[in-house]
Order: sequence, then structure tokens, then C-alpha cells
Amino acid sequence: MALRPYIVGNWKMNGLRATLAEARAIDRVAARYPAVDVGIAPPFTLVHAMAEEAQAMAVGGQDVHAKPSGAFTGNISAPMLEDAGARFTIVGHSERRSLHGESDGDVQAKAVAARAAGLGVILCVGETEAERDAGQAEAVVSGQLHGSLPKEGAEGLAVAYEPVWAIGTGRVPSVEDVAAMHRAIRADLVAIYGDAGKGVRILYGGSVNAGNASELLGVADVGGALVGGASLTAESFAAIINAAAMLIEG
Ligand SMILES: O=C(CO)COP(=O)(O)O
Repeated sequence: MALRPYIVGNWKMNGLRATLAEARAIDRVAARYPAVDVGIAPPFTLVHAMAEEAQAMAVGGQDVHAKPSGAFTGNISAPMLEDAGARFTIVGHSERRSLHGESDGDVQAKAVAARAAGLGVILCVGETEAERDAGQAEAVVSGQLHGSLPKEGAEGLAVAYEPVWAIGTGRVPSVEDVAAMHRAIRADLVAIYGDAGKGVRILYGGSVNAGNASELLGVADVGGALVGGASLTAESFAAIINAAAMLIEG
């Protein structure tokens, strides 16, 4: 891994106040691995409390609204997230794209808004199983990248490749398929941003766990992981952070 590894937990709609204890434990793990960037995106209700305490990890949002303020019942804006202590946000997760009907244009507007508020962005892309079976995986992901990446520049940006069929299923693509997709994403990033596209970390997400992290993180152009289920306890998340650290140390 040429870039600093970035290991991010997406807690989704899991997280009561009790999980603050888990967050503290994850922060202590992050402190032991200064060469690895660690982030957690908890539910909005925990962002402020976690950000107040976090020393070694970044706290982020799972989504953000494209407008800075206004009459948008139930939404959270990028300046509000930043004000609560968040340092980054996920945008374009497949659960947002499919369950909330978010288009590439919506995702792009969110990414632009997040960066305008000074937040890092993890922009998610990924094909469905039917699209992969039809041989369309790379074309679909390339279309998502061209449609949703902010055009102004690559600063503060990471991309997460999350095949929809691998999320929460225990199934992961072959190492060859991960390598091919990350190579294709890198080529798109360089086509869009020029040399700056080489510095964008491309995370893999979808059923990453302690058992497969080392193999997945060892694939060329995999710059980290976006982890769902296995990020919910410090013990399983620590094993993934440790796998990333071991790979840099060789
Ligand atoms: O969607 C994911 C992270 O954003 C992946 O979730 P799982 O790790 O639970 O498969």
C-alpha cells in the first residue's frame, strides 16, 4: 500500500449510547497504530459525543444533505456535521442509492457540499449482482464515478468500491476481480483528476472481516477498507486495523 491505509467503520443504523464504550475502545486501538488512518461513521445521534472524546480516530457522517441549511425535515447538513465534530462523511452508499433513490447527480451535490464545509468525502460506488453477471461491473462503476465525483479536484476525497452483492452477505469478490476493479477505478480517477487522481485512496467494502482483511488489503490499489458489521465491536475492527498495519510494515 503506497498511500496511508484508511480503515473506516460504517455503523449504519446500529448504535445506542452503549456503543460509546466500543468507540472509546476503537479509539485506543487507533492510537496504537499511528501509520493507519482510522475512522468511524456512527449514526448522527452519536457523532458529537464520539467526536468530543476521539483522540486518534476521525468521526464522520454516513450521509449529508446537499444544501447548507433550510426546510428539510429530518436531514443533516454538512456545516452541521462539521459543527458536531465530524471530519468526513460517506456519500452515495448503495443503501442510500437504492433505498432513498439517490442518483449520481444527488451524490455529486452531496460531495461538493461536504467539501465546501471542510469535510473529507468517502464516495461509494459498486455494481449489483445482475450487473456483474451481465459483464457490466466495470462499466457501471465507471458511470457512477463520472456521474458522482466532484469535478473541482481530488482534495479530501476517497472512493469506496462496494459491490452491492457483497454487502452484509459474507461473500467477497475474488482477489483478481478486486484488483481489476480497483485498477479500473484508478484509471478513471487519473482521467478525471490527472496526477492528483493517483493520491485518492480507493477502499474496498463488502463483508470485510478479520479473516479476509489481510488478503483484500494486500491487493494492488486497495488503499483501505469500509467495514460494516465487523466494525461494530472494537475486537473485530482492531483485527482489520492490525492487518493494515502489518501490510505497511511488511
Ligand atoms: O456496506 C458496507 C460498509 O459501508 C459493508 O457492510 P458489511 O461489512 O457489513 O458487509
